[in-house]
Amino acid sequence: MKLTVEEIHVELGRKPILHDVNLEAGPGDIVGLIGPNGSGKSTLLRTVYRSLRPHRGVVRVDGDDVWGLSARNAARRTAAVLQDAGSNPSGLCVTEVVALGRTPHHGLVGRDSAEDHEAVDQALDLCGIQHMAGRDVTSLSGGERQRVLLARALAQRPRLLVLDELTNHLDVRARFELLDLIRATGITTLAVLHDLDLAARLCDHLVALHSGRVVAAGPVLEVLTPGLLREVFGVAGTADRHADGIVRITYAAQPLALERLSEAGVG
Ligand SMILES: Nc1ncnc2c1ncn2[C@@H]1O[C@H](COP(=O)(O)OP(=O)(O)OP(=O)(O)O)[C@@H](O)[C@H]1O
Repeated sequence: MKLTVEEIHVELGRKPILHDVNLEAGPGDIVGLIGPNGSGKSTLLRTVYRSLRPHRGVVRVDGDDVWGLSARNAARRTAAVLQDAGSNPSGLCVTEVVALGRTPHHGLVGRDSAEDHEAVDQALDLCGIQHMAGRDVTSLSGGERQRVLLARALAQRPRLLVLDELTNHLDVRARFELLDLIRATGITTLAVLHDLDLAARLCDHLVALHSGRVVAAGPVLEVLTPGLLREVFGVAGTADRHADGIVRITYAAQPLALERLSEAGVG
């Protein structure tokens, strides 16, 4: 599956939010969307999973303009796990929530097929949540709910996975497990990640947004330069590939933060 975002321009409340944004993700690629708070990451994701129609520009999934597809057809191709997804429908158990991922594949009658059952079982297994299949989702911890929501997305058997801060509620081990799982699925993925170390670990390519514009795009080390860390994120740091192949960022002491604390009379 190939995702192409071409010259996207979005305005919200008459304010330009995204300016001529372009990006590409090839089959099986994991592309990380990074940028400071308010830079437009979630807005861009919304255009990709067809919840927000851009004022200009096109989002193509496998060459097809997503706004030229029916909502159901678009939903068969793209699954999203979103930041505010903590609001789960109450009274549903884990299996029922995961099975909601099959909805775009149902006809008018909506009866579950053998493929539906297999997809739900496989997603529960992959996400390691078979043992909580009968639990009410509202009784789960934040991290457990994240897994359920990823399982719902995988049960959909999408060609494109869109993730907004999936690892928010997860402990360190769960983060690594989930990232490994996403890589193992081989599904083309566009993921917003605030943790730059995690972004460097998970992603093949990064796209950096700043004030609604793409300011850098490409392989991890070409994007995470000291200049970008300073100018876009306002921090001093360097990214290096270590002997184990993993890119890690070393942050220097942050003079600005210390200055502010001292001005505020703290420390
Ligand atoms: N409905 C709206 N009307 C006006 N402005 C909006 C609206 N929704 C979002 N914005 C603004 O658009 C900008 C981009 O928001 P967005 O949520 O896409 O940023 P983000 O990079 O995902 O931020 P964060 O990292 O904080 O989640 C922000 O300045 C936000 O205040």
